[in-house]
Amino acid sequence: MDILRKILEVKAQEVEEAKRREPLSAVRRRAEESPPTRPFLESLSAPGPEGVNVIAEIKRASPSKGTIRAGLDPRAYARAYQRAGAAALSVLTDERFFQGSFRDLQVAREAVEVPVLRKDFTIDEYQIYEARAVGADAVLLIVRAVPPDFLRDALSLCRELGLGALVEVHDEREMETALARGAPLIGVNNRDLTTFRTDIETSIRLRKQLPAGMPMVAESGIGGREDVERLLDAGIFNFLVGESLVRAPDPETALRSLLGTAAGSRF
Ligand SMILES: O=P(O)(O)OC[C@@H](O)[C@@H](O)c1c[nH]c2ccccc12
Repeated sequence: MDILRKILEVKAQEVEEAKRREPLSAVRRRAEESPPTRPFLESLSAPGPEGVNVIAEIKRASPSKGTIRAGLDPRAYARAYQRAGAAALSVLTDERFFQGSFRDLQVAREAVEVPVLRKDFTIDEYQIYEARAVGADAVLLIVRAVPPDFLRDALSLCRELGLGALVEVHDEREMETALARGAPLIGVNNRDLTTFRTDIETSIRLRKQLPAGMPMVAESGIGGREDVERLLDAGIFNFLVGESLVRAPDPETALRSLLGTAAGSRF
């Protein structure tokens, strides 16, 4: 069985357990009492001052790479990313496969002013209320992980709750589905979640299928400024970057280098 199926199977069990611990009605109440969200979609709709927007990710580990950075301090990373000029943050909340947590998301969000994406495998509306309740400003919806009808309902729930949504695709067919269900922002994952192969040409290829004027996010496998420049040439100005920033000796300098701004760090 491929890893995505395995993750989704475990996730379904986790969501059922969470519902037993705290019923939907209670999470819903917490979501409704949550302070207003920060503007995620708006911050990615046009290129930033340097012509580039980076969603900088906090990721301790992944199924393809194992541990990426043991003992990662989410507060220090969040602040370094913001100082360097990140447009938004992405924080993994999956525990079992990515060693993330709601705690990481809350700590990171409290440390900065930029919007924060809950990076997880969203398969149930319960998780969308949960995201809003813990303070996320946006959620990830992976087309390959859910039925198309769920996607439509999830997107309307996000709008209702004031949450942004990043709809992740990996091929032409998924892009079509995402657009047909009204995705406000498409993320093209350069990593194939079934084989782990990563190729930034995927973003360049799929960019051509995007309606004029609609922004997209190139996700995964962005190792340095050369990759950013190749994607900029293809008309892509939003980037979701994890591993290369988390592994760098100094995440602030690494992010400045992606953005093409001067070095200088207090990390
Ligand atoms: O670490 P990278 O190669 O820079 O990739 C970041 C991000 O795109 C990746 O973490 C990701 C993209 N889609 C996901 C879905 C679930 C978990 C993780 C992901």
